[in-house]
Amino acid sequence: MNDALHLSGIEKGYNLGRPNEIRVLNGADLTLARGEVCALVAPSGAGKSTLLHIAGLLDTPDAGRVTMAGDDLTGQSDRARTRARRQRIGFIYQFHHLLPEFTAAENIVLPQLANGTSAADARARAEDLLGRVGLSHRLDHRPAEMSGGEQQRTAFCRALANAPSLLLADEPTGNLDPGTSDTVFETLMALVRETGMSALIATHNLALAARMDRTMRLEGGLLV
Ligand SMILES: Nc1ncnc2c1ncn2[C@@H]1O[C@H](COP(=O)(O)OP(=O)(O)OP(=O)(O)O)[C@@H](O)[C@H]1O
Repeated sequence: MNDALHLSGIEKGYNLGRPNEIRVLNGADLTLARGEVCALVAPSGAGKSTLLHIAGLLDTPDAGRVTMAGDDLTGQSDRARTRARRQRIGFIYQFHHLLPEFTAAENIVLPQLANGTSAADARARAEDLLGRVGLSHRLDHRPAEMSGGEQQRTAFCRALANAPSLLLADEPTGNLDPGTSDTVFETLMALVRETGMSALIATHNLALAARMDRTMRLEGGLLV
């Protein structure tokens, strides 16, 4: 009951207005324990992004249930799901998606303000997080003034801004060259371990997957 995330019997298809529906997920099951870091490995087009969007309450399954820390979020209103998403879940994408007109610190402050944190507390947390990933000297730099690895480390901090219990990441270092990807991935793992949160991290990189607690493979719409 206290698992960080439990997906059961998740089904999802797209029909694009044509009679033949594309079945992407065919009853996928996943249980993520508290503090567990799980790699999600899937061939391109297998439905990894679809699964992450459903786990992240950004999309709804056709069938199946999504439960977090014992709370069944499947049938809840959009409002309740949005609140749960803001409070419980952090997202990291392959491309950082930082707001270009704001500084690194401001990019981490904004989601906290949206969650009701005071400006002073939000700034203090942004500085603390950026310090932990070695970016104390980049607080007031805009994304365009930072390297790819620095931008992605800033995006990690933003994902953690509201102290989520679950981190979902879609190829979080896929956009970086192999050397940078390795060190930036280390930073991410250190942050995840330090905060004790659970994480589901999609990657094509089997060496990175091997550094997580467990690997799940998405195949034929099922998790194995
Ligand atoms: N909104 C949509 N409408 C129709 N089909 C979609 C939609 N989103 C995804 N699909 C289809 O569902 C399948 C799975 O897509 P998804 O993006 O989840 O794959 P993926 O495993 O993340 O792929 P990649 O690793 O290449 O990003 C694909 O065949 C895709 O074309």
